[in-house]
Amino acid sequence: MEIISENKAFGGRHIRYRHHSEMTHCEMTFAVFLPPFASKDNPVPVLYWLSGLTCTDENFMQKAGAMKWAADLGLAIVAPDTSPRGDNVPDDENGDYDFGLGAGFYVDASEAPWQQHYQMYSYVTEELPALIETALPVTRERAISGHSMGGHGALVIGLRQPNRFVSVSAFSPIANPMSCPWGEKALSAYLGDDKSKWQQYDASWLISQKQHTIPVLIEQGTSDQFLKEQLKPERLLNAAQQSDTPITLNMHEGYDHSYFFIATFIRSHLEFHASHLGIL
Ligand SMILES: N[C@@H](CCC(=O)N[C@@H](CS)C(=O)NCC(=O)O)C(=O)O
Repeated sequence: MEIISENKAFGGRHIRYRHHSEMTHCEMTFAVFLPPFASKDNPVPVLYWLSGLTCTDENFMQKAGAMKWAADLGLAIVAPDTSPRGDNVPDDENGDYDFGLGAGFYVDASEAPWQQHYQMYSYVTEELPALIETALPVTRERAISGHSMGGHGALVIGLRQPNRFVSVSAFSPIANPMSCPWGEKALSAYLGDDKSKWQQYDASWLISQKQHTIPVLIEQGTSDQFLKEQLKPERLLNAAQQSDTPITLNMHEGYDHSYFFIATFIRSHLEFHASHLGIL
């Protein structure tokens, strides 16, 4: 692991790292915020943050205003990149922003030419936590959150791995990727045409099955430009009703899809996770 940059922030440290990933077969970048007093003798729990389309590890750390609250709570934050990167990594043939680079959708691709590098599910759930828990002063207590494509990733991971993550939250998630344009484009290319393989990457389907319960908190703005065509949070509510699974979906009048919305409500999500991680 190589340090790209390190900055003191809110009494803690914001550090960007670069490392070679065995799973994505390329160099990956991620960012960490370590709160004040985090040390080998005082390890802290971790919130994983998964960002949305076009993002890198930098958007959340710079725009969400999360570090102040994480410093107060004694919570580390890890923000991975949104896809593999590099000259050898294939991208959308038209250079569209909603697929390929910056748009890994947190799946393990099975189809050529994507499968060699686009293994973001395994990278985020296995390789990255193992690396972080070996190298940094953190515990194995983990929570996960994300935005849009990353909200989809966080929900899918939390619902599938409740023994590895204690709580899950999302801002403006792609709630039912099996039936929206962004999701259909990505899942068909990364996973092929067999829609039974898509189900494991669809939060609404996973909730409808009620395989597990994990605390779930979701925020959504009513003026989000992607709400009706892409995000469809009502599908999560329908699935939760159908399977009698408790989830909380808060709708907020007038907020859009941007980080201004995330910054407005991020504190309540950090506190939600801190309470389930046992530090609040
Ligand atoms: N074409 C737009 C749509 C993509 C978009 O809205 N991305 C969201 C996530 S789905 C985002 O977080 N963008 C980066 C940012 O606001 O910092 C763009 O490139 O910004």
